[in-house]
Amino acid sequence: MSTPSPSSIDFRPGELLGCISGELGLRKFIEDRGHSLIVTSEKDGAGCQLEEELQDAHYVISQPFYPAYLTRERIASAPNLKAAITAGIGSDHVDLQAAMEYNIDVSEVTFCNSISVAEHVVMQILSLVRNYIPSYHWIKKGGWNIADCVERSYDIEGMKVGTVAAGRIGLAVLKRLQAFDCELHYTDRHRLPRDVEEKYNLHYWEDWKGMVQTMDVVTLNCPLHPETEHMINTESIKNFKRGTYLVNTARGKLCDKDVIAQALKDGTLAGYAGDVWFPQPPPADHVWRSMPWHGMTPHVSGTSLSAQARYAAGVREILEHYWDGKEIRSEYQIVTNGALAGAGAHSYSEGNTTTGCD
Ligand SMILES: NC(=O)C1=CN([C@@H]2O[C@H](COP(=O)(O)OP(=O)(O)OC[C@H]3O[C@@H](n4cnc5c(N)ncnc54)[C@H](O)[C@@H]3O)[C@@H](O)[C@H]2O)C=CC1
Repeated sequence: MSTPSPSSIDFRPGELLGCISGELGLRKFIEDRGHSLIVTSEKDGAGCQLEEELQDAHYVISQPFYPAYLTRERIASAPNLKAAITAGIGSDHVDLQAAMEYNIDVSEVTFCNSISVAEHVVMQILSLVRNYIPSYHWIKKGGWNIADCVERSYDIEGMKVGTVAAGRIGLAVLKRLQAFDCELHYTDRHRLPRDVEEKYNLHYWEDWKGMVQTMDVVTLNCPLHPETEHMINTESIKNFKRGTYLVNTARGKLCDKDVIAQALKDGTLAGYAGDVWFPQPPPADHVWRSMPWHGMTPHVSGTSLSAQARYAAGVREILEHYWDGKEIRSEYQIVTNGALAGAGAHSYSEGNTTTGCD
């Protein structure tokens, strides 16, 4: 898939764009087109600035990293809203069911940060299996505790690694892990072409619960939608081989947070890492901040400076298409004209996951 191709850009790739002051490098472009741009981080709580602005907004642009949750109530309160654009990948912060019913188009910049995330997944798998983070902390504490560092440290060479979903990110993870001589497994609702399976020596599973029974490492790379919400729960965790490492950079709500914390305590999981939580930001007492053997980061894997340049350009490409009356690329479409479309039809299912369980 090709990278975004707006007519031009007003920022220098490498600038910090994905923050309030960076404004995705879009202010000049938007104002030159005769529109106004309001940028805010006041997105949570009744009566916040987002809710006030929704009363006349035509477009909402949100990053998944610090998401503006567009719930059914918020969509209903926005009579002029035409579209919700995700500056990144993953549009589960929008109630897609409500967007379909209110005829709000939803789009995202597919592939803008898939490789950024795949690199983060490989980094986190290595850091868990090699016990990197505790070893780093021994050095910070002034120690040289070799035995403490290595008592949980292994090589990933020869390990069985399985990804739940082998879309753009999942497949990129598998390709990168091939160099480490792991045994590679995947499951997906769309099976990969035979030549891809053969090239990377991939073992396909129809059912993820069967796959995880023999994996040393599992990584989740599917979107959050009704089929996948809380897929890791009290019952399904029982399928995992004892001592599995689990890396989830897809979405926090794929997992029941308390089940993960308990699994780390009782040894069902040897480690858990990722960068996605629910809600975002998570409260200070979120159990994933303090559970043992975790390697969590804030939601950063897909917002490296390299990725920011791509998703900022992609948002501009989408707006240019809307304002020039052209159809946006099908890979960018999640909901169009009241139905799942493009990447949305391929990777999501109908329904809502913006609210509910945490
Ligand atoms: N942490 C971060 O910064 C980022 C996280 N993401 C997350 O990763 C997700 C995947 O991204 P991409 O690989 O680029 O998307 P993609 O659309 O290329 O691939 C998603 C894959 O998931 C599969 N899938 C969907 N539902 C499934 C199910 N129930 N069981 C098995 N497979 C299923 C689809 O068939 C598809 O192959 C995003 O939707 C987003 O939630 C994406 C980018 C950045």
